[in-house]
Order: sequence, then C-alpha cells, then structure tokens
Amino acid sequence: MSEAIIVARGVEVTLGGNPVLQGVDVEVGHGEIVAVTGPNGVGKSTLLRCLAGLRTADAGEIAVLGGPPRDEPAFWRDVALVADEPAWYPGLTVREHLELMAAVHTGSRMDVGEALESFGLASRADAAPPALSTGQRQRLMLAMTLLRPSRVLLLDEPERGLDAEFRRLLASILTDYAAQGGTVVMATHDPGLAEAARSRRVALADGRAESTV
Ligand SMILES: Nc1ncnc2c1ncn2[C@@H]1O[C@H](COP(=O)(O)OP(=O)(O)OP(=O)(O)O)[C@@H](O)[C@H]1O
Repeated sequence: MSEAIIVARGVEVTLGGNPVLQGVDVEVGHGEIVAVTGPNGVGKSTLLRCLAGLRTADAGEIAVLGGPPRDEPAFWRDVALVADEPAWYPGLTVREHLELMAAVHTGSRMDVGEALESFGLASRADAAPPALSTGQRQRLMLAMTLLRPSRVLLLDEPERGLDAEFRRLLASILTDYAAQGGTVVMATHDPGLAEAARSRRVALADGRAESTV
C-alpha cells in the first residue's frame, strides 16, 4: 500500500455497556477510497467518529495524517466530515452557504458556480437550505465539503437521500478526489456506490473489521 494516511490498530469502543468495536484494525493509504460496510448498528458511524476525533476509543491507537485525530481547527483544515445534517445558517441561501465555505477556506477546489452546477443545485441557489428536499440538502452538504480543500474525507452514508443518477455522479466525484491524492473513508449501505467508486471494502462484523477486496 502507498503511504498510510489513516491507521487504526486494535480500536475498542463500548457504548452503553455494550462492546461495539472490539479490536478494529484499518489502514487507508494515500489516494485510497475505503468503504466501511456492515449491518445497522455494527459500529460504522462509531468508527468514523473515532477517526474524526469526535469520540475517544477505549483502547487501541488511531493516527490520521501522522497524529491522533483531534476535534480542533488544525485537524479540520485537512479533514472534512459529512455525517449528520449541520445546523444551517439562518438567513443564508444555498449559494451563500457555498460562498461562506469559499471565503473561509483558502484554495477552494472549485468555484461556487461550478459547485452549484456539479451538485445539481443551480435552480435552488436562492433557496434557504431548510426549503430543500432531503436529497438536495445532502447534495449541498457534499458540495460544501467538496468545495473546500482537504486531504481526508470522512463520509457517513453519503448516499442518504440521493437518487441513483447522483449516486453515480458522487462515485466519480470521489474517484476524482482520490486521483488528486485525497483519502476517503465512507460508511455505506450502497454496494453500487462502493463498487462505482472503486473502493476497497472493509466489512465490520462482531466488532472487528475484515478487508473484503
Ligand atoms: N450514545 C450511545 N449510547 C449507547 N449506545 C449507542 C450510542 N450510540 C450508538 N450506540 C449503539 O452502538 C452501536 C453502533 O452504532 P453505530 O451508529 O456506530 O452503528 P452503524 O453501523 O453506523 O449503524 P447504521 O447502519 O444503522 O447507521 C449500535 O448498537 C447503537 O445502538
């Protein structure tokens, strides 16, 4: 494997007295896409939260970009997360949410007009996010995340609410991101997305991870 960007060794997490992760080992290389799969409740989101520094493992070690993940600005400059819906900024439109991302992050990966087009939001650019459909809000979250520069993308079920056509487009957006040297870990229930993104599958079962491709 090329240079390891994410290394998790022996990660253990217990939630509400139940062991969820029981010695998970995962390594993700530079420019690689890993799809974490497994049934509801197996621990995919928990693993992502550990990789994002939003939850501390009870045991084991995690390194992201050479150090432990930390929920602080220096970490989030390199790492982008799409998980639950954010609190939208009241009074700002779809376009203004994208403009905000472009304004606060130097070196945007695309301009706002391009993001509106690529993510199919041009016709809703002047709407407020709460007035969007579920899939359109998911597209906006992805657009805000992909517009800004990052080295690592952590995605929790990015397919949520997306139609089949946009899922295919998302796969190519992710493969482009990886081809430019980005590293992606996504929890997903969509084998088609995992396949189309040419990801390596890591299946979680019984608290452990097994690389399946
Ligand atoms: N705060 C919590 N307290 C107690 N148990 C929790 C907590 N958060 C999650 N769990 C439990 O931990 C387990 C793993 O949850 P997690 O959300 O990581 O699963 P998942 O694989 O992402 O599931 P899904 O496919 O449904 O999104 C589940 O059994 C869940 O009920």
